[in-house]
Amino acid sequence: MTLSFGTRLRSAMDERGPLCVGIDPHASLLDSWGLADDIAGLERFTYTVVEALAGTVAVFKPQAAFFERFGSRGVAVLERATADLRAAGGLVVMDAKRGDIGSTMGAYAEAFLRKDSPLFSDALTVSPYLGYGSLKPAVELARESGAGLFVLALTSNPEGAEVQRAVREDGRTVGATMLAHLAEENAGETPMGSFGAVVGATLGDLSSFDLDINGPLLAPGIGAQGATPADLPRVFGAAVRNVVPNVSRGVLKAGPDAGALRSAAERYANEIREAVGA
Ligand SMILES: O=C(O)c1cc(=O)[nH]c(=O)n1[C@@H]1O[C@H](COP(=O)(O)O)[C@@H](O)[C@H]1O
Repeated sequence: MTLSFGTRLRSAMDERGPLCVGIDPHASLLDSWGLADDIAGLERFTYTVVEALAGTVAVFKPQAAFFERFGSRGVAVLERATADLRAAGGLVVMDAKRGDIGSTMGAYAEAFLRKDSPLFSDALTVSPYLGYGSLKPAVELARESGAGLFVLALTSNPEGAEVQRAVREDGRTVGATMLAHLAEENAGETPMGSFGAVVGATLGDLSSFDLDINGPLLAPGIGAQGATPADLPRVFGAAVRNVVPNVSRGVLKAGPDAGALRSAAERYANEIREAVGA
């Protein structure tokens, strides 16, 4: 029987710590590594990160756009990296931020959440802004495959507020409504459910939101966007136990040396453990 994503994620967080390293091959990072912004550069960058960190970090979040910009050969690099990371015991959250109407959403879900798909991942980031209900095919397939979703609830960028903090007729904000849908999805699951929220670590005090969704909270924004591990308890309060903090550029800029990449990831992992008491 396949264990649920929530169960596998909790074990991975307990064993390796909650850090998620983002794999975002920006052109500027390739350049700072002394690599060309082409398929050979993408391959070298990606496999260096995979080899350096695959056995030690709990969660990886490749950003699909940085691979897609190279067409099918870039996607092939993403496929291989995803398989290699998973084979080394890491969990892969595919950051593709998919979201569409029902039947098309079903096809997106098949691309990332069907067990025999070349891009099968442990979880997928999705956008609920065509309506939470439009995500239903992805929720169903994730359950069937033992995978998870991370639903954009309160994003790290300042522009997100105009949608996510908009107040609905019932007085709740749109973001709070997404959190409530996720709490419902995860009700009764132990040790936690598989349906997570994306909540930026940059957002300051979130005490007006109920972050207790019995599921993971993916928290981007540490490092390049200005948040620090020390911010996590203040931003997330009691929910900090379920936070999976993501660092992309903050770790990646330490390359191309594999030892330097490992040290950067370890430094963040230690600071995070200290801050959240894990
Ligand atoms: O879903 C995400 O991962 C995400 C949501 C969000 O609110 N903010 C955000 O920065 N992200 C992603 O998290 C990563 C952050 O990268 P760094 O700022 O380099 O650490 C990028 O891949 C973003 O696309």
